[in-house]
This record gives sequence, C-alpha cells and structure tokens, in this order.
Amino acid sequence: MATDSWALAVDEQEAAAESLGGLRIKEKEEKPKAEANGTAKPEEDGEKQTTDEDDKDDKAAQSLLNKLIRSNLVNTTNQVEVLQRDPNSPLYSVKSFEELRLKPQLLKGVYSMGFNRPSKIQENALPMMLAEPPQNLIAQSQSGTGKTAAFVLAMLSHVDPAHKWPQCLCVSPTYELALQTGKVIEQMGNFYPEVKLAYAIRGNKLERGMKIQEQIVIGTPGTVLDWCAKLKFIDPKKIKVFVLDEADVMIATQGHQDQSIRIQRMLPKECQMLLFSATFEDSVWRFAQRIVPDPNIIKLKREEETLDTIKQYYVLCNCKEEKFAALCNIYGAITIAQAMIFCHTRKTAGWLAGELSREGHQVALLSGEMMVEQRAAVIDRFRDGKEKVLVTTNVCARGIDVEQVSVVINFDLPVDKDGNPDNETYLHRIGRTGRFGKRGLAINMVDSKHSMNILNRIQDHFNKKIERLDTDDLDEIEKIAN
Ligand SMILES: Nc1ncnc2c1ncn2[C@@H]1O[C@H](COP(=O)(O)OP(=O)(O)OP(=O)(O)O)[C@@H](O)[C@H]1O
Repeated sequence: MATDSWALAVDEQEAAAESLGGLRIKEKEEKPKAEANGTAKPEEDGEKQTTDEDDKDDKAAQSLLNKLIRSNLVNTTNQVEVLQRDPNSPLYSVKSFEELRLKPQLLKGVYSMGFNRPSKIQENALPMMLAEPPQNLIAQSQSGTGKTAAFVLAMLSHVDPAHKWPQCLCVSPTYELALQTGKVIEQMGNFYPEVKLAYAIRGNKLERGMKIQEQIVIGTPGTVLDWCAKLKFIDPKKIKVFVLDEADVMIATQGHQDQSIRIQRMLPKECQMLLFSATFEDSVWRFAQRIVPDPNIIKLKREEETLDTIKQYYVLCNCKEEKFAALCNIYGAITIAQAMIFCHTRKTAGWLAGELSREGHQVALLSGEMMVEQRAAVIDRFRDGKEKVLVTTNVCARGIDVEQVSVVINFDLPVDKDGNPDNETYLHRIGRTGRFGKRGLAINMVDSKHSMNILNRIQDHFNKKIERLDTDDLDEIEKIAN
C-alpha cells in the first residue's frame, strides 16, 4: 500500500538521520526563527533575487503577517463544498453556536471573542469535528475564514480536564505560528481554566523523565516528535485529537512533512485527525491523505477577483527618474486618498520612498528586511490612514488586502522568476472582489520595450484594455479621476 511504502521511506530517513547523531532535526527546528520572522538575508547590491528558498520563507512569514494584521473574518459569498466520508449520513450544518451544545464555559469564551455566529466553514466543520464518534476532516479555505477558531473549539471541547495528560496535539509549521494559535486557545479557553496548554517549541526545555500534564500541546513538528518519541514527555497513545495546521506551509518546509507523518503514525487508530490548509495543490492533497485516513472534506473557494471595476492605464517613461516625475504629475493633478505603489526590488522601493518623502508625502515603506511584526505595524498604520502612500516590494505585499486603497501604481510590472508576466500577482494587486466592488484606478509604469511587452501580454491575458496616459497633460490626468 502507498502508505506502507511511505512509512518505510520515513523509517529509512529516520535511521539515516540518527546515524548523523540526530543533529539534523534540531538544526531544522532552530533555523526557521529568523526566516519566519521575515528577517531576510542581506541583499547583494541591494537587489532582491527571488529564489525558491525566499518563496518558502515567505509562505510562513506571509501566513504570520496575515494573522497579525487581521482583525476579523474574511467574508465570502461562495458556498462550502462538502464531501462526506459516509455519503449516506445526514449532513449537519449549524447556524448558531448554541446548536453545538458546547460546554457553557466554551460558549462564553466564543462570545467573549465577539463571535456571534459560526463562519461559513465553521457551519459545516464544527458539527463534524464535534460529532461522536469523532470524524476525520480535511478542510481548505483561505486565510481568515475561521479555521483556527474551529479547530481550537474542537480541541477544547474534546479534552477531559480531570485527566492530567496531553489529549490534543496540534502542530504548526513555525514557532511564531504555534504561538499565534496558542493565543487563540488561551482566549477561547479563558473561562475554562482547568484546561491547560503546553508549547512544544524549541527553547522550551524540560527535565528528562518528566511527563507533560497539560491537556493540549501545540508545537512545531520537530519538537513535538522529540517529545513523543525520544524524550517521551507525551504519551502519543493517549492523544484523542491531532490537528495539523497550515499543511501548505508545512510541506514547503523541508523535513516537516516526514516529521508530521512520524508523529501521526504514533497516534492511536481512533484518534481524530484534522488537517487544515489555505491552498490545495496536488502535493498538499497527497500529504493530507497520508495524515488523515477516511476524511470528510470541506472546501471553500476563494472569492474571485475581477478587473471589471478597475480603470487601467499605462505611462511611457525611459527610466526610474522619469517614472517618479510622472508619479509627481499624477499626484499634482488628482486627489489620491491612499495609494499602494509596487516596486520590483527593495532598492527601488527604498529610493522611491525617500524621493516621495522629500516631496512632502507621508510615506510608509514595507520592505523584506523588516521583521513580520514590523511589517504588521506598518500595514496597521497605513490602514489607519496615518500614511497616505505605501511603497512596497511584491513579496512583502502578497496577499494583503487594504480595502480602502483606491489607486494602485505598478512602478514596476509584476514578473515571475523567469521574467514573464505574473498575471496572478497583477490581478491580486489591483483586482477587487465582488464584495468591495468599489471602482479602482491602476497605473502601470512602462520603461522599456521589454516592460511594454509584459504589459501587452497582461492586457491580452485579461482581455481588458489598458489605456495610455500622457502624464504631461494635466487635463488628461484629471479626467481619469472621474
Ligand atoms: N465565527 C466567527 N465570528 C466572528 N469572527 C470570527 C469567527 N471565527 C473566527 N473569527 C475571527 O476571524 C479571524 C480569522 O479567523 P481564523 O484565524 O480562525 O481564520 P483562519 O482561517 O484560521 O485563518 P489563518 O489560517 O490565517 O489563521 C480572527 O480574527 C478570528 O478571531
């Protein structure tokens, strides 16, 4: 069976790692700290070269950033797709938390967090997760749709506080993400103080021979594995609920996939397995199936973005100084409440932010060398309107929604690693979802034959005309604001 050959491969790798003195796992565990913080390595010549490694770091950092800047649920008009393990059993969904017959302490916790009713994904996921006998679940929906809150509630509901040993185990891809989930557990369990939480993360050193008494353990795969297998702080056979969060980020980090599989194999057959992911490419799906036998599957499609309500223009220039001059002309002609400006490299972003400040603009700069917490603070200030212009590189701003931004300027057009148009990023930068169907304005700066070619290809891809704008003609600029 596929699972067996996989298990065999894991065993071989484990043996190999042990023959290296077991150092490997520790190193992997310790390295992500700087990465997950978004502390990038120094750039040569100040130019950002995107590599696969950057992308991987970026996934965990991006996910953390999203958590830090989010203040409420991401709404969606899409319907949840449910695939049941047993298609004959009735499909339950709930419209209120009361229907779930939660412990009063938990219901109080949920309401104290300001949740009035279950989110779309929670409507279906919660009844499945709280069912008796426990059901396994794979759930996919974009960040901010309520997955964490759902599995935290499930874990808190399943523990028996009278038992002083770990009963729920949750693995997260990084130390920082584990801490974020831990915070949700603490908030939701605020009125249920008998339930305790332990963090299986590097740096949390326990005495040998000790047994964990906390009912919920959250941690990163390497440390959780050590605590279960090598150090035996946790008896995996007593685990009732196993949660694997952010599966897509998990598999992007080397070693985590194997470690997660090894943990899963130590758990009892009847343990409830829950896996969550924001995206579901084939590799995530294959991993999910290995972790979760006989799953129910819940999927919630992302809200589609559209260019329909966006007016798109391009400006022809010869160099970055000319692009900056064009930008000044645009600012001189129309009132721009808030704008986001995207640059290809940190160097350009830094330069442009400096030039704009000199012109008297209140500028925020989002740059790759900033820690994730610093980036979150910059975005928060911008959202609060403390700065009117946000200059950013693409990597930093991926996935960030700043709804009130009415003007987006591509100081450099988005391209992928091979220099081809990055249509997805273009759409995400300037597109709007149906919900925020406000009109928007996008201005693309073109400074070479090559970038003109990119622009044409983007235009063809979306089959939407991008009009030329002459930034020396103030009357013409004024017209685009209407
Ligand atoms: N039922 C609810 N009603 C109101 N707010 C909710 C509800 N469920 C979750 N939230 C809030 O919505 C935000 C997103 O929820 P949550 O973190 O659970 O989403 P997620 O899908 O796990 O996203 P991520 O994986 O990025 O954390 C959080 O601020 C959370 O407190």
